[in-house]
Amino acid sequence: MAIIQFPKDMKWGTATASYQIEGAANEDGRGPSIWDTFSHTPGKVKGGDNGDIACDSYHRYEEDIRIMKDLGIDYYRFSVAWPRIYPNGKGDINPKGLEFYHDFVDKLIENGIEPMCTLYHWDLPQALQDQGGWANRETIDAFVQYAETMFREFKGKIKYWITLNEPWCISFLSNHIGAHAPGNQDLQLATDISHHLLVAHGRAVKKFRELEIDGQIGFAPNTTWLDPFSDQQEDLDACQRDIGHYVEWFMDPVFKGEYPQFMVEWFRKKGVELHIQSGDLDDINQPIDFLGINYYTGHIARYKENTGLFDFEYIEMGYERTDIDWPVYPEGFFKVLTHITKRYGDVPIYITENGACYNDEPVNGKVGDDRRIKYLQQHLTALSQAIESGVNIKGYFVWSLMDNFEWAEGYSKRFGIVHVDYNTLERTKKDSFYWYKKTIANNWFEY
Ligand SMILES: CCOCCOc1ccc(-c2cn(C[C@@H]3NC[C@@H](O)[C@H]3O)nn2)cc1
Repeated sequence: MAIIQFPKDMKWGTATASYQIEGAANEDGRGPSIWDTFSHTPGKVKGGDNGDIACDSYHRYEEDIRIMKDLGIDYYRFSVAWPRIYPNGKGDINPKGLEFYHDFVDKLIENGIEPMCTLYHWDLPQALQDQGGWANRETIDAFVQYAETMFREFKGKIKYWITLNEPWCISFLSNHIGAHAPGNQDLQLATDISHHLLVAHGRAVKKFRELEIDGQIGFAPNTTWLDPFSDQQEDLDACQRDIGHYVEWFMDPVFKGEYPQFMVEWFRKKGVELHIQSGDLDDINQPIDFLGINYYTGHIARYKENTGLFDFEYIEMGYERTDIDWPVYPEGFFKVLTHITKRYGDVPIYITENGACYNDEPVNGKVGDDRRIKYLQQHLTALSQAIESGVNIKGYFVWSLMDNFEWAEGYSKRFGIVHVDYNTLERTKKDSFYWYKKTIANNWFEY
C-alpha cells in the first residue's frame, strides 16, 4: 500500500448542474430551456425521462448543503439556470430566480463552502433557440448580458466563475452528433457554434474584468485521451486529431489566440470552414485565472480510413468499463493534464469533473459502490502523479455530489457519491461518500 498525499492548499469539492438536479421546471417564473424541449420530445432521452422534478434540489437545497457540510468539502460547483434569471433569454429579469440563487449561495457561505458558479451548463433559454440559439451571434450578446447581471448581483458572494461547461458537448455533441439538445446533425453548424461559444466566453471575461469583480474566472472544457495502438505515424496522428477536437480546438484560441492549424486543415478537408469576424480572436484570447478540466475516460485507438470524423477506431483492450460503458483509463488523466501543461504552460487547473457511473442500489440503507471508490483511487493517484510532474492543480471536484439526470441517458446512469431514490427523493450516502469524506479530511489516502 502507498500513501497518496496532496498539496496542503488542495481544494476538495463536488459538482452538479441546474437542469440535472433542480427540478421545479415550471416554478417561480422559470422559462423553458432547450433541455425541457428536448427531454419532452419522444425518443430523445432514455426512458422518456426529463428534468421536471430531477432531484428536487430547488426545494431540498438545505438538505443537500447539510450533506455537503458533512462531507467536508471546500468548494461546491453548481450551475445557474439561465431561464430562471432571464425566462426569455434576455429582456425582463425574473426576481424570483435571483432570489433563489441568493438564498442558495448565502446558505453555502453560511456553512463555510465556497461557491463556484457555472454560468452555462447547457440549459439555453428556448426563446433564444427559437431565434437560432448559439448559431445566431446575437446569443453571444444575450449571454454577456446574463453574465453581467450575475456578476453584478453576486459581487462579493461568488468569487469563482466558470463561463461555459464543456463547449465540445454544447457544439459538436449537440449539433454534429446530435445526441444532446437541440439535436442537430450538421458539422458546419456545430463548428460555427463552437466559435460563437468561444467568443461568448471571451466577451464575458472582458465584462468580468471591466466590472472589476473580486474573484477568478475560467471555463471548463471536457477532455479525453487516446493512446495509439502502434507507433505508426498514422495511428499517432489519428489519436492527436481526436484529442485536438476536445483540447486544442477550444484551448488554443483561449491561450494562443488562434485555432490549431492541423485541426483547421482537417475540417477544411471535410468541407467545413471557420467564420471568424474581425476582433473575435482578440475577444477569445482574454487571459483567464484558471482552467477547469473535466475527464472521465480514454481509449486505445488506431487509424482507420474513412471512419467517423477523424479516421480512427477504438481498439478493445479489455480495460474495465463503468456502467455507462466507458473504459476506466486513469493513464489518460495523467497524460491529458501533462499535455495541457506542456502546451499552455503553468495554468492553474481545477478538476471540475471526474467520476464514474456505477448503478449500485441501497441494501439495508447502505450503498456498496466499491467500484467507484477504486475509480476515484486510480484517478486521484494519476492526479497526484501529474502534480508531482509539475501540473498546477488547485482543486478536485467529484462528478457528482448526487445521482442526477444524466442527459440523454436520463436517470438510468448514476454518477453520484450520494444515491437518490427518484420515487421518494431520499438521499443515501454511498460508501464512496464516506471514503471521499475521509480523503478530504486527511488530504491523503492509502492505495
Ligand atoms: C458517438 C456517439 O456518442 C454519443 C454520446 O456521446 C457522449 C459523449 C460524452 C458525454 C459526456 C457526459 N459527460 C458527463 C457530464 N459532463 C457534464 C455533466 O453534466 C455530466 O453529466 N461527459 N461527457 C455524453 C455522451
